Amino acid sequence: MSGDWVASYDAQAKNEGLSIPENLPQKLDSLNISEGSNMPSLSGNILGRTTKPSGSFVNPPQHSFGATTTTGPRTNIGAAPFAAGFPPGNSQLRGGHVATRGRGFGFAPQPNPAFAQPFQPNFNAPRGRGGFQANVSPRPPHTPPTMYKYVEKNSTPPKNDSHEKAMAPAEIALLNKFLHREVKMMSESEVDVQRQDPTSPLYSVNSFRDLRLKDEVVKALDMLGFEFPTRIQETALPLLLMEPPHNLIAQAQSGTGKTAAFVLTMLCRIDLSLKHPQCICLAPTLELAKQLGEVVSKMGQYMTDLNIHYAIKGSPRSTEKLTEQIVIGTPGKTLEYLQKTQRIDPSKIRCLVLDEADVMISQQGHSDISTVIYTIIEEASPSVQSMLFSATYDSPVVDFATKLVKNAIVVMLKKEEQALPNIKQCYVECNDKAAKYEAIVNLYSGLTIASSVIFCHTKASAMWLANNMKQRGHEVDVLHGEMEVQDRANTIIRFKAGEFRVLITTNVFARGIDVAQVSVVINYDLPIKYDAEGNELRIDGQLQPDCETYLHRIGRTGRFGKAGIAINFIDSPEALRMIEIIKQHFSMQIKKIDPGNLDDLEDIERS
Ligand SMILES: Nc1ncnc2c1ncn2[C@@H]1O[C@H](COP(=O)(O)OP(=O)(O)OP(=O)(O)O)[C@@H](O)[C@H]1O
Repeated sequence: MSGDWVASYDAQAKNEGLSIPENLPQKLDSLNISEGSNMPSLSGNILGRTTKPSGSFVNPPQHSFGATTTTGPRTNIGAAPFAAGFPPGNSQLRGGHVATRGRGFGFAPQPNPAFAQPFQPNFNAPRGRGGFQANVSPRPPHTPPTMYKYVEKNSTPPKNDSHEKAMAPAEIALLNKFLHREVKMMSESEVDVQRQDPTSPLYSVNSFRDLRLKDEVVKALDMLGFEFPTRIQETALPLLLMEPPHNLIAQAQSGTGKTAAFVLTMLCRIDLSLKHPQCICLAPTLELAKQLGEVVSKMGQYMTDLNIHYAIKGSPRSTEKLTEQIVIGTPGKTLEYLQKTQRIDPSKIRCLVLDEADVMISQQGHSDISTVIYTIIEEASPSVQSMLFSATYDSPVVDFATKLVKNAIVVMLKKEEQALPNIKQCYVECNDKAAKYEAIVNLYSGLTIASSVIFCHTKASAMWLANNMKQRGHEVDVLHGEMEVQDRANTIIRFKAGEFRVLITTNVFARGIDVAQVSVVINYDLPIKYDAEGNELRIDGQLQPDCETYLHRIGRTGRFGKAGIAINFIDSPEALRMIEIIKQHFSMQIKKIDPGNLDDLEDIERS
């Protein structure tokens, strides 16, 4: 029990002319109330009311001193959530359960006069489990209600750090590689194949054996547990292994087996008896190149004489010709090998792969170098098979790719349907930051939310909120941009595994990462625009909402056709103005909900 409760009680009680025993802090400390987080889990719907058997402690103890109000005979019902005159709404004792009906998550909900008597602590009364008894005389019906509220000393986050940006595409790609250790089967997606000649037959295979792969490769696939090809593999592999070889531009969600598809192709195209590079595979970063190398090593583990060379930062400077059959590299270093040191003979290249092709050929990415590499190889080896793979492509990138890569077959997995219709959006108005904090804590205390993500502006505010919520007994963890990619992946893996229910984060988590089970997204801070220097962008002195980021953030829920809820916390007239702009920008309904009434949220869920 923190001193803040006492201070709050102290102030409130003094206002009301109550006398405070000298030793109140010690008394409260000695109660030894633990803030458990054992909320009942949810089955079926997204939101569930927090209920707890009578006699045990309901998490957390907001608005309560651990005392209970009783009318009539003394009853020890433990530290009920509506204790000490705080409004129980239509709280009821049902069958030995305290149901927090209508408790709300507002900062100062209206008390129910039937329950909200002035609190007269009886410190000598026998203690119950996790609480203590208070002998309270019923309030006359017309006495104005008394409210006690918990006021956190520090209920506003620190201001001293800068906002976090969304992850760069290459960073997202690496994070996804760590996350997708298992294949994602895309049972509902359809494959959209655009061919130069639509009358030419399209082959699809049901097993790897149908592809007549090399025996060593089949053995490795068995070893790796690859029983059936994925959608992208069953579509792309027959095209890729066809004679004469075809160029391919392919897109499929992260984790659907793209890497395996082009690695299998490279392994099938190389002649192990030849000791020079025959396949080049480009990735945007050193880490991604290493990841690719691991896949090649695994799939080629039974191919004796197979050698891989990494053309990445830190590779020793040399002019010696390479003898390895497969070169995996980043664009700059690979270009150096092709031009400056001429360690690779471009005329002998049979396959060129661009992984994370959207980054490799976008204007903001490595477009220039990738184009030079492609042109050098294509001129020296006109029959080279070029393959571009990516999880996402912007339309300008696809246009550029189709111009760059001649006669390419384009394989796109049908885009996941726009998730927005599945997401119910609402907002909650709070007077200020302190009220906002109180409202979010009350929300999590009143409802059981299966899995949710809370977005804050900055790392410091995310950490601050997480620490405070942890202290209140909530299962939360933080993900921010200063964490190593592997650490971010570990946090997401634990979140996916249900080890904690609330992920508090920043814009780093706003796009590119799918966690299917996120049912609620909370914008604790609305996303705002920043200028090139990273300062808040103001037009006519006014902050501007970042609608694109808003869309990406709320898109973390409602994935794969599931239902989701987005709740925006508004803590100032400025934030209210911004939510209006967001509403108009998307022509969407963002319904205001009453912070004092959880039924509103459940109505939203049902609507
Ligand atoms: N046919 C398959 N059967 C079983 N597992 C597979 C199959 N294909 C790929 N996998 C496994 O699924 C995981 C994801 O595959 P892969 O890395 O090829 O996907 P990706 O689409 O390239 O993902 P990213 O876009 O993140 O690079 C890997 O662990 C891979 O070993």
